Amino acid sequence: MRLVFDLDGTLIDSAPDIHAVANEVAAAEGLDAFDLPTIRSFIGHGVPHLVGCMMTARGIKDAALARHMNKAFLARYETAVGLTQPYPSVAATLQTLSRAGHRLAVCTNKPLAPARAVLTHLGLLDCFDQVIGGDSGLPRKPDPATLGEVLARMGEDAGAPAYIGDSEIDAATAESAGVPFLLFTEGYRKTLAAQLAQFARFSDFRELPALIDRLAEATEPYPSSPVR
Ligand SMILES: O=C(O)COP(=O)(O)O
Ligand SMILES: [Mg+2]
Repeated sequence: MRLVFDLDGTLIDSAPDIHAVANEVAAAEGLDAFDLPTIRSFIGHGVPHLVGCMMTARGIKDAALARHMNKAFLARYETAVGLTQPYPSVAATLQTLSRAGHRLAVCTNKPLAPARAVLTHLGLLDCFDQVIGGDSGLPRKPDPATLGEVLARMGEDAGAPAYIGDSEIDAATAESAGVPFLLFTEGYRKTLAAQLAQFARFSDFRELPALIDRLAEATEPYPSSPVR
């Protein structure tokens, strides 16, 4: 199968690095620091959205400052890898899936350079045939364009698609792309897990290979309504 993974909150717990960068950018503008849960709640729609949330939270509306903070964020993002950990059993599971003949890719709203940098830092980049980021030029998730693009790059010969992610954004992306969705429940989601359209959900990556086997055999892998 073509197994496409979200990155932040799915394969990696990157919120601590994103939090550190956000506070450096805030401090440079004289803005008060943010706590980790607040920044975590801003993750998922890419950098411009996160910067926008920071500004709104501090009562600022200034397009030029937003562009400047966006640039400052990007300048620091690629080297901000030291506080990020993969979720437990991610590396071993990716190896298991790859040995079983699946092709793996990443579709994230994080820009491509920091996405590749953190995957390289964690020794995971080589697991993936393709990585597409939020700065690809296509509309960001939940628009299905980047997921469609990465699946097209992998080629239909690589098998049936599935998307694995942690958030409502990922569930909506998969649903509008018509791709079965598997929800990792330990990431940065805000909605109740049961309320998102999904083929299945898991809290431990060791559960994933069996779910993928179940999906490969499923006759009705596209739930049109949320699984309860
Ligand atoms: O950069 C973000 O805001 C989110 O990234 P994700 O798509 O990997 O969850
Ligand atoms: Mg995510």
